Amino acid sequence: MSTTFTLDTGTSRANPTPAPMRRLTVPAIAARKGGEPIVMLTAYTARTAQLLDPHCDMLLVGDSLGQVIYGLPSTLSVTLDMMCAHGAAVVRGSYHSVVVIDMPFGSYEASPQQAFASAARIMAETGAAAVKLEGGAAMAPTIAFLAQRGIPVMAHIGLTPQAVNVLGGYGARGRSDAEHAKILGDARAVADAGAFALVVEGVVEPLAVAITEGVSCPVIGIGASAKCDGQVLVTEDMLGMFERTPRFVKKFDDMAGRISAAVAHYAADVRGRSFPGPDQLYQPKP
Ligand SMILES: Nc1nc(=O)c2c([nH]1)NC[C@@H]1CN(c3ccc(C(=O)N[C@@H](CCC(=O)O)C(=O)O)cc3)CN21
Ligand SMILES: CC(C)C(=O)C(=O)O
Repeated sequence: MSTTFTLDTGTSRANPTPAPMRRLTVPAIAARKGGEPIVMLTAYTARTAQLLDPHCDMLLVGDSLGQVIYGLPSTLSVTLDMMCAHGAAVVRGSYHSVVVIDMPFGSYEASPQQAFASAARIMAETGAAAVKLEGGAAMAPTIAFLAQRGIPVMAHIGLTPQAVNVLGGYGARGRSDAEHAKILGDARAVADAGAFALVVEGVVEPLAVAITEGVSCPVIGIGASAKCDGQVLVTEDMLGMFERTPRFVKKFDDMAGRISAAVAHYAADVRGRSFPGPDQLYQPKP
């Protein structure tokens, strides 16, 4: 669903000035189960949010920002401070999409009370409409605790990157019968606990389909199946910006290549003293 802009002075896809409108809501997303696929991408900055917002239903401020913009080796050392700062920027840069903020590792697992305190801080400091947390049946009581106290929760099951040290890597999940049954059980548990939607990451397609058919909330796939109720990707991955991408990423552009070419051009112009040129210079008053 894309926004209609009524102002035409200087607006364009790259510089959208939105008409006053109501942002999509969490219940509106939940009602999309089985309907038009839900479009979701990550955003970490206000400008990226502006560019993505008209084309998306949801924006995810993912803890993948640890790897993508902070150069960390995993998501484990991402902090609540980082999530709040980037979350607030994305809310300021968007007008249409539901903004969902990842709860970072260590901010919610100890107890429902710890999760509530962290999530309430995220909601208060960012203005986002929902949080996302990783984990299946073990997190169901926490999801229920938050959802019953005014905090919409998106669950995240299957390949859960914060558990990389337990899982032993980022390989796809659900290949054995036992793992299939476990992850399907996780899906039912988080949906029954009141998650308004769930992300299923890095699972074989038959499992993604069984989950999508087996729960009543929308299922957002990443490395899962086109038959899910929606899709999410890390924006830098799909733009061809990140150095290493999983198999499930389709590169819709080669921005790393285009940035390299533009910067090489700039460097050559500086070294050749052809930049700045007449168009970029301030002229003295005649
Ligand atoms: N840029 C980026 N994109 C992501 O999708 C992403 C992040 N960062 N950071 C947080 C998690 C980590 N994720 C990852 C990270 C690595 C693989 C990966 O390397 N997958 C390999 C298979 C690895 C294996 O079999 O052990 C692949 O080729 O798909 C997958 C998901 C997904 N998330
Ligand atoms: C990859 C998506 C689903 C995510 O959780 C993140 O960006 O951290």
